Amino acid sequence: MTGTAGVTATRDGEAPNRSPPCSPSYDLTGKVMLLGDSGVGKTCFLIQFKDGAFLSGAFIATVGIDFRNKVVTVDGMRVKLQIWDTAGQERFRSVTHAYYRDAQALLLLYDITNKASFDNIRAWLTEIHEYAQRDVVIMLLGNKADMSSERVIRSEDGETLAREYGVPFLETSAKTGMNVELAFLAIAKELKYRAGQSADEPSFQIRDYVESQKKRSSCCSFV
Ligand SMILES: Nc1nc2c(ncn2[C@@H]2O[C@H](COP(=O)(O)OP(=O)(O)OP(=O)(O)O)[C@@H](O)[C@H]2O)c(=O)[nH]1
Repeated sequence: MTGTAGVTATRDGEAPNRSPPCSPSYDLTGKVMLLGDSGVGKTCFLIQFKDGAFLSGAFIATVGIDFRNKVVTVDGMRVKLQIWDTAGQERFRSVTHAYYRDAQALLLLYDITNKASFDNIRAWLTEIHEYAQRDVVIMLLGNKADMSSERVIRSEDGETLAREYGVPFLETSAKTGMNVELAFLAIAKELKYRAGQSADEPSFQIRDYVESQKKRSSCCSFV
């Protein structure tokens, strides 16, 4: 995706080529976790962001937990995102709970074609409040937005739930890439803002940022 104001992402996840050989390859690091029921598309979402590809074919459920790094540049600052892909299956929950505590951001996914995955979002949020840091950044994502003919959860339902919990909301597609980069860039911007690296910067509100970028994308069709 292109067209997100003021932010770009490097594709390799490692040091951008322009860095001198001995300089650190990033200015800030943040741990992000992908959460949600099994099959909502967490692994595909991560692969789409990291490699710009869609994993089609047979669904292979994640076992336990895995992570990938990617460096994104937001307003001139390189933010290394360490992104943890968790298994959605119930039997791995105790494994993933151990990873919540030092996560700075959580992307909570449901599948717009699967009502149970949406209904379970409240249970996920209860779990998050139990195990994660109090000030963790949470974003709600309605994935598989490309499957419009099989949609059972309206966009407004996602918006309403997100508003109730005070979190930003996006519909996404790990298949087409729609809003995948935007979700991570919004998180990176928030982490940069929280790190206070530029105190004279105007205050940053992640929900306002996401809303403004959604408007940009719908007006200019860049996704
Ligand atoms: N059409 C479409 N299919 C998707 C999308 N995201 C994932 N899928 C498909 O949904 C299935 C599950 O995707 P995964 O990414 O493996 O799901 P997961 O959430 O990681 O599942 P667990 O590892 O069990 O937690 C796969 O068959 C994917 O090809 C999407 O945005 N659009």
